[in-house]
Amino acid sequence: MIVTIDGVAASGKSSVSSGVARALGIPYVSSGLLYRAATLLGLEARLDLGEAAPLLSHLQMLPLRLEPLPEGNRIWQGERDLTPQLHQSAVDAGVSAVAAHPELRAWVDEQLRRLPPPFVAEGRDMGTNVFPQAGAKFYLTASPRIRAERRAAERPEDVDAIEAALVERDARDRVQSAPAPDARVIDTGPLSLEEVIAEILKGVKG
Ligand SMILES: Nc1ncnc2c1ncn2[C@@H]1O[C@H](COP(=O)(O)OP(=O)(O)OP(=O)(O)O)[C@@H](O)[C@H]1O
Ligand SMILES: Nc1ccn([C@@H]2O[C@H](COP(=O)(O)O)[C@@H](O)[C@H]2O)c(=O)n1
Repeated sequence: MIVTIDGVAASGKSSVSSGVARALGIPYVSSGLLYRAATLLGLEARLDLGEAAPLLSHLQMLPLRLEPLPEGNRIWQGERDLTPQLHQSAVDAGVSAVAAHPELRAWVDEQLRRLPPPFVAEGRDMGTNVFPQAGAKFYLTASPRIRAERRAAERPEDVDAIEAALVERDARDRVQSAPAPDARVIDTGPLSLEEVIAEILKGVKG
């Protein structure tokens, strides 16, 4: 079984996927972390994120490992756990440029398709491109303001700055982020986290 949960930035994909996966007793897989890890390593190596080839060669020298734990995924580079650094604002600002390269998307997709089902996969194009065969597909939305208010509880920046950055990231991600034709779109704005998880579990179990 594969369940896909796509959606716009900070719509609740990771929190919801973790809850759904725990209820189903299966892992969840966060595709965005692979794009974030590529961005972090590119920034640390002072590479131009607008150029795919040097970034891809750099990544091929430093293989990454995605660990899909139910309470939250981790990304390892050898013994180094990159996870704590993947949600900093510099990575948020650079990641869409990295994700726009078809070569980088192929690099991420290959790692995801190697994972053995069952799992819940979350991202932008899990239901459309990576796992079109998934048995249940969902796409999460919420207004930029609500998403920014939720995120402000986790970040030092103020709500207006977070909202502006989310709107910009959504615009940059639009090409690869769309609901699959057979996905159920859920506006998480008026719902609690538990209500969103319950809606999805209802859909999965039919
Ligand atoms: N329905 C909800 N009601 C209230 N808070 C929520 C809801 N869904 C998510 N949240 C909160 O919103 C914040 C963002 O959620 P989360 O990190 O899961 O989003 P995301 O879509 O994975 O983000 P990103 O795209 O940046 O990886 C978290 O603090 C989470 O607890
Ligand atoms: N399937 C995906 C997943 C992510 N991206 C890009 O990575 C960025 C970070 O993802 P989060 O889920 O952690 O927000 C996102 O803004 C996209 O640029 C993607 O392209 N496809």
